[in-house]
Amino acid sequence: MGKEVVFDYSRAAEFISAEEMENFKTTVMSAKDTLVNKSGAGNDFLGWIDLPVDYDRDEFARIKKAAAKIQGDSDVLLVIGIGGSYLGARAAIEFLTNSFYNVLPKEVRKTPEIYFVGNSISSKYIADLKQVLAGKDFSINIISKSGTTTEPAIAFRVFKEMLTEKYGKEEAAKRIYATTDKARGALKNLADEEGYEEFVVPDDVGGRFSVLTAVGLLPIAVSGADIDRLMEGAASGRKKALETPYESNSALLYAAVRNILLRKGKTVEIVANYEPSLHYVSEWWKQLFGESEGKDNRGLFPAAVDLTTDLHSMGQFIQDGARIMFETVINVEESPAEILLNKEDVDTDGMNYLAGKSVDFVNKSAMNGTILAHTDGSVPNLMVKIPEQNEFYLGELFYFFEFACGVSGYILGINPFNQPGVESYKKNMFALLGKPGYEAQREELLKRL
Ligand SMILES: O=P(O)(O)OC[C@H]1O[C@H](O)[C@H](O)[C@@H](O)[C@@H]1O
Repeated sequence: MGKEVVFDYSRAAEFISAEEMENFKTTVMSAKDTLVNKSGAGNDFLGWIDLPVDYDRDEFARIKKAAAKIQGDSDVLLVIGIGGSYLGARAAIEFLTNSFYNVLPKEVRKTPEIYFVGNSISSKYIADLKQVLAGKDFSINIISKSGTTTEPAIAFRVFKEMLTEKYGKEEAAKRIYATTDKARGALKNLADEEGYEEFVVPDDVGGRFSVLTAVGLLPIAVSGADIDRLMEGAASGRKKALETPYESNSALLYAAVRNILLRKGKTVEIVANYEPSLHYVSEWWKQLFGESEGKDNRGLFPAAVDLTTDLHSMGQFIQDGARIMFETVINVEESPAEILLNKEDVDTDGMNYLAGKSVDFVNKSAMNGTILAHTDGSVPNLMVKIPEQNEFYLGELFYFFEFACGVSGYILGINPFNQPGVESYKKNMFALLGKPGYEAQREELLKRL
C-alpha cells in the first residue's frame, strides 16, 4: 500500500477489545449512513463532504490569480478572521512553510509576510501589528461567513483605515479581498458597495469545515503552497472515508474508538504533536471537535499539547493526575529535515552517546517512550500517522478529521453542525456595549456586575 494518513489504535489494545470494536460497527455504520445520506440533524451543512471533488473551478482559478496579484504587489498580507475563518489557513500555512516564515529574507521566502489579526480584541496586538506594517505595501483578506463577527469587524475597521490613508480609497479597495456569504451580511454589502474582489463561503459549509473553500485557500495560496495538491489530498481522504470497509477505515475507526473510550469515562481527548509546526493543526482540530460535539451536556473535551515541550509542564498531569483522558498523537513519520549530532572531544554534557544519531531519531525515541509511559499510566494512546509534511497529506488529514467528526457527532446523538452555545457570551457582550436592541438585558447584567 502507498503512503497515506492512517489512524492506528494498536497501542490502545488493552483498553479496547476487538470484540468491542466489532459490536460497535452497527452504530458507526448507521452514523455514517446518516451523514452521507444527509438524513440527520444539521443536514443543510454537509457541503464539505463533496467539496474536494465538487468545487467552483472558476473561483478556484480566481483564488490563484488573486494570490499571484498579492504576491506581486504586497510585502504583507493581513488575514482577518476568527474561528473557522482563521484556524484552517493558519494551520496549513504553519504546517507547510518555514517555521520562521515571516522573518526569512524576502529573496528566500519570495512570498509576502502573512499576519493574522481579528482573532482577539487586543489593542496591544493591533498596535504592534501597525508598527510592523509601517512603510510596507500590504493587502487585506477579510474573512467572515456571517459578516457580523465583532473581532474581525473591529480589526478590519482599523486596517482598512490604514490602507485607505496609505493608498487612497480607490487603490485601497483593490487591495481588499472579502471572503463571505454569497448573498447576505454586512461584509457582503460593504464589498459590493466598495468594489472589493469577493470570494464565497458556501451556504452549506459551516465555518469549522471551510478550510478547503476560499476561506482557507486564498491565504494558503498566497504563502506559495500548492492548493491543487491540497485538494487532491482531500479528494483521496474523501474516497477512503466513503469507500473503505469499517475494519480498515481510518475515519470510522477513530470515530468508534473515541466514543468507546468516552463511554468508559475518558472524557478528555488530548491531541499531542511532536512538531511545533503542528500547533495550529491542533487548534483547528480543537474547534472542529469542540464546537461540533460539545453540546446538550455531552461531548469529549478536546485539549492539545505540544511535545516534548509540554512534557516539562503538563507531563506530570498526563502521567499521574486524574485518569480522565486519552491521548491522540499526530505523528509526522518522516521529518523534512535531517540534523545529525556530532561527537565532541570532551563529553561535558554526556550527550556523546547520541553522536551520529539524528535529532529526529531522538524526537521519535522521546515519542515512543512517552507513549509507553502514558499507556502504563492508564492513558490509552491513539495515533494518526502523517507520512510527510506536504500539501497532499494535509488535505488527507483535514478530510479524515472532518469526516470522523461528522460520524462521531452522530454516534454521540447530537447535531454536529450547529453551535448554539456560542451566542450566549455574544448577547451579554452586545448588551454591555450598549448595542441598540439590547437595552433590557443591559439593565439586568449591570445589576449583576
Ligand atoms: O466567519 P464568521 O461568521 O465571522 O464566524 C467566525 C466564527 O465565530 C463564531 O462565533 C462561531 O462560533 C464559529 O463557528 C465561527 O467560525
